[in-house]
Amino acid sequence: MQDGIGLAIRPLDGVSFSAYGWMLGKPYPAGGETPCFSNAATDFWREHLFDPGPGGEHEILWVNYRSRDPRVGSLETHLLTQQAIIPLTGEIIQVVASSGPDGRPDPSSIAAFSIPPGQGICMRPGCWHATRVREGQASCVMLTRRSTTLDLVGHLRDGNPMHESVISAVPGVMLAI
Ligand SMILES: NC(=O)N[C@@H](O)C(=O)O
Repeated sequence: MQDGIGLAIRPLDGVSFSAYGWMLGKPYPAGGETPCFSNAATDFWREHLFDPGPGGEHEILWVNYRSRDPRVGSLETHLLTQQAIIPLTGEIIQVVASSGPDGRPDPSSIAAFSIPPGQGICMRPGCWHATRVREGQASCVMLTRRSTTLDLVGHLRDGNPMHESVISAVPGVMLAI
């Protein structure tokens, strides 16, 4: 929701983020059906089954974010794969949106979430997104699709047409940071 001071940055929670994907870093799922284990030394549990899309190869990227620009003039989406982002060294602010009937970002769906280390997100295919930080640089682990990365690098570095991602301008989004 935008108001006079800009797009509010919300704390990440699974319900609020469900329109865009899945929250990662939820509490230990004791007593349910989720595969999990806990003892004095460790806890582990299934947080999400990542899907890189049909024929997709899983790929781990190391990603640094360092844009503090409160203006968000464009959003990016990946058409085939989910995309997970797990901050390691600092908070990121993830701006997300769903598609409208025209297949472009729906302005009424634009939201911003604070994702501190210890939490993460996995975005659905087609989730529009952009990432900011409040200060410095945040290093993150990203889980994505190998062919989508190659397609994106080919576009960003060499100007080649993209087939697995779309970048769309959005009017007048200003983050309240
Ligand atoms: N590598 C890659 O796909 N990056 C973008 O999607 C991004 O959101 O940073």
